Amino acid sequence: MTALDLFPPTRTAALERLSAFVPKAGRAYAARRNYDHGPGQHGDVSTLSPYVRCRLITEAEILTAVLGRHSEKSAEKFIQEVFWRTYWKGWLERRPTVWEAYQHDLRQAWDAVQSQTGLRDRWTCACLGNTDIECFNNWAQELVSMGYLHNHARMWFASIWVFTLELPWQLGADFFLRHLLDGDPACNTLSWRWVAGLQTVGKTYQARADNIAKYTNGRFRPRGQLAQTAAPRSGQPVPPPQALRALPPVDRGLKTGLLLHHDDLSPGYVFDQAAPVSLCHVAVENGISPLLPAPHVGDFRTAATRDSVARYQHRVDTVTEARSLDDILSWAARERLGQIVMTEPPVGPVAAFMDRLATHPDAPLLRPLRRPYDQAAWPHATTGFFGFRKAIPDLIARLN
Ligand SMILES: Cc1cc2nc3c(=O)[nH]c(=O)nc-3n(C[C@H](O)[C@H](O)[C@H](O)COP(=O)(O)OP(=O)(O)OC[C@H]3O[C@@H](n4cnc5c(N)ncnc54)[C@H](O)[C@@H]3O)c2cc1C
Repeated sequence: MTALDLFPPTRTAALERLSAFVPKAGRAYAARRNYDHGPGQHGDVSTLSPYVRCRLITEAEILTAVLGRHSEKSAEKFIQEVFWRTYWKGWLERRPTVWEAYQHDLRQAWDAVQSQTGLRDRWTCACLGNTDIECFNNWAQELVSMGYLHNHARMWFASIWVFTLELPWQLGADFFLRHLLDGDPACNTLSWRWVAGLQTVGKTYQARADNIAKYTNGRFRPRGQLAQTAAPRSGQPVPPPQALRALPPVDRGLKTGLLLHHDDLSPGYVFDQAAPVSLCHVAVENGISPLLPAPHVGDFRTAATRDSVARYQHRVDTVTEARSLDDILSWAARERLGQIVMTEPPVGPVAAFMDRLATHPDAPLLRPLRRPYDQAAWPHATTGFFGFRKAIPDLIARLN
């Protein structure tokens, strides 16, 4: 069984998974969601994250389907988890320097791996799942082969990485981002920061042997193997939130192309605001790591993008594939485009790539469009999730 067998990269697969999960999204999810039954056995959670990560299916679609079957009260826990994703995305959008600092620190940690033999050996053993801790080794191997880990396993794994193996958290976040099919700059970086005690300042997440034994149904019992303390790691203080980027309006008089990228593969709302005549889909190959991502990550994104192109190509006259900035500029020149529209890429490698495109002297106007769901939610990501949570009823009311 491969990662792509487990997560077929199509919208149809996502919709089937959603409808199979909806009956379980109420009280059953609240009661069972913390159990990690092992590779390929994650039936108590939705396993929708690879699909919502690239928006083959959207948060609004998931919430609407769940609320069609359950009350807000009985599905409260699941709804909150979906909004955790929204919250992390908005939080980082309003503090982009946290992503920049992570990338800077990661490069430094990677330099240290290359120059310090002891660190390199410990990092290699952790990534290969070759430590003395059986549960940790199993999760490392599941991640590498399946591109997915249960949320509780991610928490335990990150905690052991930081506090027991005493490896820099940035290297662990990088290991996740290179292998997770749902690898996401906001959810991943901020979750690792949370485990390490940087996100909720001074509060760390400590993995405990009894908790692991209970929630893995006794598959693992790492008694005596885990760190007994978890002192917060040092790092950049949390910066104050800045205003969301103001996006200039689309000029409906200009010949328009749509640039499709893997941060949001459901560009239907863009067609409501602009009338693109040509579509170009671009693969932004890396930008997350000094190392290459696992092949299944690129394969999933490429296939998911093709799936999206197949759904939208009838709405434009021409379709082109791009692999580089130059390919995009050639497409824009060939099609004589006055403007390129796209779903707004959130903070991360795609946004960095688009910033380079926007400042190129030969590029036409670039017009990212913010999804109404993000526009409504992100202004609330000012401080903690507790404050954000108060906006959830209003955000749900706006779904239709
Ligand atoms: C160290 C660490 C790293 C993580 N890295 C990522 C990452 O790179 N990408 C990612 O999407 N999630 C990440 N998460 C969050 C979470 O583990 C996954 O979203 C979740 O396990 C996905 O599985 P699921 O779809 O079955 O979730 P479900 O339990 O079915 O939840 C439904 C949806 O809600 C969202 N969600 C659930 N839990 C969380 C959470 N804690 N934070 C944010 N969104 C959540 C996801 O979009 C998920 O698909 C990380 C968590 C930790 C502790």
